[in-house]
Amino acid sequence: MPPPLDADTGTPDMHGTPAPTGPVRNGSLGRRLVLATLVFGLIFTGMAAAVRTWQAWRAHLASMTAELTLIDQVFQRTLSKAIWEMDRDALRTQLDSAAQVASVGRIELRIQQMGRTPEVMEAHRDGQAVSPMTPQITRELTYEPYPGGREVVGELHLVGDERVLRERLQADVLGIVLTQLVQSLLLAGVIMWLFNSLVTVHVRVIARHLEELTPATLGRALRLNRRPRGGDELALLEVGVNDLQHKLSTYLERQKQDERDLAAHRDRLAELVDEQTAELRAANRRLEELSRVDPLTGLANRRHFDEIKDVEFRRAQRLGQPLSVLMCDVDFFKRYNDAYGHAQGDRCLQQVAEALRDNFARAGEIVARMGGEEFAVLLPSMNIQFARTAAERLRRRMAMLAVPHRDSPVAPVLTLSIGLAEYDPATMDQFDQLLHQADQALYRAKSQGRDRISE
Ligand SMILES: Nc1nc2c(ncn2[C@@H]2O[C@H](COP(=O)(O)OP(=O)(O)OP(=O)(O)O)[C@@H](O)[C@H]2O)c(=O)[nH]1
Repeated sequence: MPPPLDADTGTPDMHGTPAPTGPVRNGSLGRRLVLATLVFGLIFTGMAAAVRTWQAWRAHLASMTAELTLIDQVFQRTLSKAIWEMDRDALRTQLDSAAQVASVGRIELRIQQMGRTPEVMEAHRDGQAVSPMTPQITRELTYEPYPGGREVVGELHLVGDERVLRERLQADVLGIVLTQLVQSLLLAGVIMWLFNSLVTVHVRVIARHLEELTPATLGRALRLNRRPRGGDELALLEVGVNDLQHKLSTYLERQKQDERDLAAHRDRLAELVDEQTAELRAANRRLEELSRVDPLTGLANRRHFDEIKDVEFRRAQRLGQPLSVLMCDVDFFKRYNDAYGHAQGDRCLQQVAEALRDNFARAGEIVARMGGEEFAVLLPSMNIQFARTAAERLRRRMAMLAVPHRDSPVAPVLTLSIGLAEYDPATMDQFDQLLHQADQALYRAKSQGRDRISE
């Protein structure tokens, strides 16, 4: 897969894809979700507690106002009567009694007096301060001494007890905050449990599966241990991962097959190259041989003779060894061709070549066809006497062969003229001088009547 999908190495691919980083294990989604839920739960708790506290405060105010109204209704008549009758003891008793009611903080009675400033009587708890937040009730007190005779006798002012109000509120606030807190914690716990069992556990399985994935394990499908929930995000992710693995596996398999095919082609190509190289070498060898060999006789040709002659000449010079050359030419060969035909002339040349080859078969001796019916023999380490002996042997062999030559003026059989020369260090410093001398000797053999050896 392309390393890429080299998934087992995780190497950055060659197209600038960033290198994969290791898994970060300290950033659990579940933990972060719980923290976020807790923070939001606390904020919500604070807000809900504030709202509920405000509502409780309002309720307590209303409740205290109702209590004051009830006290007012209870004492209104008796107080009016006591004022009318100027019964101060009864007034004091009633005021003190009303001031003992829990919700009453202060009670003030203004007694109306004709032509004088109203007299004020009051009763209150210890340390009770007047607060604008506490509920207050002011009631005009009237008395009917006789039916239809309504007289205003004073004014009753009731003030609620702020301490009682606060105590009631405090008890409520504690309950509110505790219940809200428990609600928030329960909610966070439930969300955490749900998220963990529904999401986090499976995300971890997916992460571990991907972490352990290598090209060798691409066939192992991802299986989440959960009841099938068609089409939710985790199910889509599971299908997506398995689909991706399948594609990568197919791609890798195809890549391997391509590589195998390529290797097979490469091997076949190498074999072909080897075969062709071998053929080429053999052809070159054959060409090389052909370039050195005379095709008709199989002897060395002039080119090969020229390659070797200087080597042998230098060796003879260096080592002070003798070196002889024998030049040999078929007598009246034109007439032979004319008499027996060119094809027979070829066969005749092959017989002469065979005789030469047999006669000069020692190591180092080179027999070459110099052209037409002319041959040369290079005789290393051989002086002219030995060369002469060998030449005589050749002539005897030709005589034994007795190749018929009816048009030869010198004999009824094929004869050879031979020229001999030996390397003379005093007068020669090049092989061609030696060859020229052998050529001269051959010319003399021809001009002296042919079928002979000349030096
Ligand atoms: N059949 C055949 N004839 C060749 C070949 N090469 C040269 N010849 C013939 O050899 C003959 C050589 O003739 P000449 O140079 O006149 O020499 P000659 O007839 O041998 O006379 P002398 O050398 O003076 O004795 C020519 O007729 C060539 O055509 C060959 O490969 N095959």
